[in-house]
Amino acid sequence: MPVNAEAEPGEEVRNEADPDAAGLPVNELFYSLQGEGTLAGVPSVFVRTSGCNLRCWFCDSYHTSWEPTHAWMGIEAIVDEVTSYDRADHVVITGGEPLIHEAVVTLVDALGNEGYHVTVETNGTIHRDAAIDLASISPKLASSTPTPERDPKGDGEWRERHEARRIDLDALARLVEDYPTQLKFVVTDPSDLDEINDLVDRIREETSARIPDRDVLLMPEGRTEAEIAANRGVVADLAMEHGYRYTPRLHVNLWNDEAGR
Ligand SMILES: C[S@@+](CC[C@H](N)C(=O)[O-])C[C@H]1O[C@@H](n2cnc3c(N)ncnc32)[C@H](O)[C@@H]1O
Ligand SMILES: Nc1nc2[nH]cc(C(=O)O)c2c(=O)[nH]1
Ligand code: SF4
Ligand SMILES: [Mg+2]
Repeated sequence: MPVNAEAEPGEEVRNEADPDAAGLPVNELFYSLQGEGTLAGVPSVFVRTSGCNLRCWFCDSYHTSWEPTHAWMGIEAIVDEVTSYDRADHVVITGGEPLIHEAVVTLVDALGNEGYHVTVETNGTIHRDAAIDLASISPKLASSTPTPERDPKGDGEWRERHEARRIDLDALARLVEDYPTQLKFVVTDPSDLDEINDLVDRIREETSARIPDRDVLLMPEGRTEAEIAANRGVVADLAMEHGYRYTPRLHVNLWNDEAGR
């Protein structure tokens, strides 16, 4: 069903066939183990919305960002499918960037009412009011920018938009203020640490909420087991050096780059 998956931040994505229906463009919905962050290993249902306001060159969910695909699903249908996985009591809403969609608020609140623990995986550029149990924020560093040399699709057309949008200090501070938070940085190179330290300092200055170092996570960049194996040693050393937490990408270790994992 045609929907506008290239929505601007804050712009609502609608089902053109039924514009009043509350629903979302869903790229995939699956049951797995949370692979990243402080809840790694916890059985969880994943709802992956389509469409993103950024274009990281390394995006491991290419069909939600660079070339978005999806089926339109009503909120009730999403909740029904989530509840069909009867062993899970955790849900992870991810994307693409889930918070570009206003209807994500309805979904988060509906899942909360069903008793689920709801994590939202977000790039931290948009704040919304919802019953989020864990804001899993992955602010995007300069090293994520799709320069012409690193653009997976074109010739750097998204470079400027990505660069202008990737950090919104106000949105980051409000998310940290309102929700239990983890800050999960994708590390591509040791030189990323200066920017991480600086950004964490700026967020701390901007909010009264405490951000202990154990809630600052370093995650190795890599879509495949081989890429993770090449990067993780350096990132583990950096975590120890700076006192931050290391997070694996457990799903990549277990299932490499298989879809729906
Ligand atoms: C696909 S994103 C979707 C949520 C949101 N757009 C974001 O970036 O946080 C889910 C998670 O995967 C991470 N990620 C994406 N590509 C990656 C890669 N090549 N290596 C490591 N982490 C990656 C993101 O940083 C984020 O934490
Ligand atoms: N198993 C598994 N864990 C994840 N944690 C965050 C993910 C994401 O894409 O947001 C993800 C994912 O794609 N798979
Ligand atoms: S912000 Fe997230 S979904 Fe968007 S391009 Fe970057 S990693 Fe992919
Ligand atoms: Mg993923």
